[in-house]
Amino acid sequence: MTDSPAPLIPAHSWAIIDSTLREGEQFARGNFKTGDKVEIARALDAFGVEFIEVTTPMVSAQTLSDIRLLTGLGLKARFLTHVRCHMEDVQRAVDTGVHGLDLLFGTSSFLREFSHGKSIAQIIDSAQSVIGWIKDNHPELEIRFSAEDTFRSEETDLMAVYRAVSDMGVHRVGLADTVGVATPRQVYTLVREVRKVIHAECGIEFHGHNDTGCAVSNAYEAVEAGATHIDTTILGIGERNGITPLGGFLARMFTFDPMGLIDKYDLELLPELDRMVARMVDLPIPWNNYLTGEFAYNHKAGMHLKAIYLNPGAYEAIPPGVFGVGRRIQAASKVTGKHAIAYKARELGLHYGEDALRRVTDHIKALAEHNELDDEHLEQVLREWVSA
Ligand SMILES: CC(=O)SCCNC(=O)CCNC(=O)[C@H](O)C(C)(C)COP(=O)(O)OP(=O)(O)OC[C@H]1O[C@@H](n2cnc3c(N)ncnc32)[C@H](O)[C@@H]1OP(=O)(O)O
Ligand SMILES: O=C(O)CCC(=O)C(=O)O
Ligand SMILES: [Mg+2]
Repeated sequence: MTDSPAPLIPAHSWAIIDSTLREGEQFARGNFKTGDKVEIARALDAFGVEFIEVTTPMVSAQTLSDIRLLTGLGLKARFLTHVRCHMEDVQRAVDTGVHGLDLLFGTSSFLREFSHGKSIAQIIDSAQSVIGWIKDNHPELEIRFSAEDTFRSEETDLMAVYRAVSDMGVHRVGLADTVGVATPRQVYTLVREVRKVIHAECGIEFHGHNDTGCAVSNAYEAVEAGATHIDTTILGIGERNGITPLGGFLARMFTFDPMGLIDKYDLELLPELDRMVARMVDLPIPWNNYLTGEFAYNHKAGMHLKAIYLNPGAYEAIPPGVFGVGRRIQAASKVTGKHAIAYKARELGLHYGEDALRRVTDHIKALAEHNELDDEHLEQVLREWVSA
């Protein structure tokens, strides 16, 4: 026997920063009450995410007291709060009980002109004084510095900023695809470039929006290039059409190191997390949602069904039970075939010979031309035709 090969991307090489309680609050319907926040934090902690990012305490007095409540819950997950690179914000954040501060500053010309009006030199200056103050006064806090709108920023500007904050000893730098425009290859390349200018222990975080449908693949490319932390939200909720969804990212990573994921997270809780947030934002889970959508494990075509009955792995990359979901077999549609019908008959204790099986299959396909048969109707046909 040979040792099993090392997983392509081991699950211990990256961690999740779930931002449902920060980016998720920026979702159109993300207006979480205190009780909702506690429920979300507890559920994420039970699931096993390593970090929970919460909104800046600058939002309101209620937000400030909610952060203190959350950090006082005694959870295993570490809390981070997302704050502007601004002394007042940082001073309000430092005694909220969080483990670290996620600082950011927009570096693209769009944000420099229309958001905060600062030059790259001024950004570096502010970063140095804010980071210096945190290090002097709260050395226990982890510091992350992110260049907001990274992928529309000039590479020379980015490298100057990342090098400066790394030299200040930040624990992590962030790359943010703020408008969801980056391609997987760009993400891979930039993560590799950033790695060259930061100190050896500095983590790399990726935050990706889904405007062009690349949020999961971009997060994957970031990890492949050496990123250590990935931002997710439950169901992907966030500004506009959201960010990398927790379930989608885990589905992607599961294929590289299934046992690593099973060890790290209580994966069977994912459907409950998705249902919880869907209830809170008053929207259904999308039918095609990664892993937990109503039809994510639906099998219908005859060629698929034949193989599925023999070995579900023939048409499933990830066994649904691992994520606490079930498979759905749709045997009585017009695209069904004789193997699926024979299987259904056997389940009912009915035996069809070859010719009879062909005839009943064709009859079921004809009946289902415009509408599949429900289980009751299928059973009725199979019982009637077995002796016909
Ligand atoms: C891509 C992202 O998701 S970034 C994170 C977004 N998150 C948030 O905005 C958190 C919720 N926000 C809020 O509650 C409010 O916007 C507050 C409390 C932060 C600020 O509120 P206000 O003082 O009323 O300012 P407003 O929101 O209108 O404008 C943004 C301000 O932040 C400044 N700003 C923007 N980015 C940064 C930054 N990275 N660091 C420091 N200041 C910044 C802008 O210059 C502007 O300040 P100005 O009025 O002095 O020019
Ligand atoms: O702080 C970050 O890295 C990300 C901020 C954000 O939400 C974004 O840029 O979309
Ligand atoms: Mg965002």
